[in-house]
Amino acid sequence: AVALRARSVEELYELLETLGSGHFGVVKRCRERSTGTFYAAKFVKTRRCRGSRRGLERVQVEREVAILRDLQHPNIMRLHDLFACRAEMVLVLELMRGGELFDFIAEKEMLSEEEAIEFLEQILHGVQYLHGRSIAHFDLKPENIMLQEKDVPKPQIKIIDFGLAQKLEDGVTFKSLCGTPQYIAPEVINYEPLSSATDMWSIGVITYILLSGFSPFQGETDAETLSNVLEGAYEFEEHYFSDTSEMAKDFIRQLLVKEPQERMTASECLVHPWIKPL
Ligand SMILES: Cc1ccc2c(c1)c1c3c(c(C)cc1n2CCCN)C(=O)NC3=O
Repeated sequence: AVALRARSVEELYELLETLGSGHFGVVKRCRERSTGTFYAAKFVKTRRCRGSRRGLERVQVEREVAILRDLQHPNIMRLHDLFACRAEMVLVLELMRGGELFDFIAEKEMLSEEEAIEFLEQILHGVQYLHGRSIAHFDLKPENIMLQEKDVPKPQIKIIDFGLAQKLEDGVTFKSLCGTPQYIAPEVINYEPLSSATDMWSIGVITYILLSGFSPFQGETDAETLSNVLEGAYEFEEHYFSDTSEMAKDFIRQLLVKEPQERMTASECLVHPWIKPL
């Protein structure tokens, strides 16, 4: 159970090396004193007062925690423990020793279609679960797909970092300009209503990268990337896609569609012939 403990995280966990840091804060490996189990502790500085630039809005972190607490799925990061004190919150999360999918692809250059499908099926099951509960992630990218272990034939993945995730209330049009240029959908840039379809565009971009090692819309600058996304300007470079199956290209084409409603849903992706051959 996740209880809000007034005591410090260090009473219950021995803090070890830093695993990474970013807009969210710092993540350290840690060891639960009572069990010896290793976890990842995510330290998020929360602003002392509104308007200050340092740290994140506390309400934003509380939203992430509220969403994470509710979720229970093998491909979604589970929250093990939570500590909140005045200027920071500490989320104790499952340790994913295999690191980011981003680094895994970087090491391997690109994946075979079978390997890519192995990852995508898990990502799609996790996203299908989220969307089934009217939650959109809004920041899907290889940096937010973590591997349990990496030197195994079929690495298990979990989706992390629900800092931008939203509960999609019916009728409430959520608009927000954030996310990472390479992966964001046209409707985000046009400040139009966002939906679960926004995540599906990101999955199209992730699939393109898994198969080629290249990012379909990336330009020299963020501005160029954003204009490439708006134009939907991408192609299957012969040099990298010459031996990619037509099914794989069709899968990507049905996700990188400008009109959100025309994109495949996670459920439709899971029965697409490339993913689920007859
Ligand atoms: C081995 C390793 C290396 C870096 C890690 C993690 C694990 C990690 C983890 C988590 C988060 C939110 C960030 C993490 N980072 C920071 C980078 C995430 N994009 C997490 O929830 N579990 C992790 O293992």
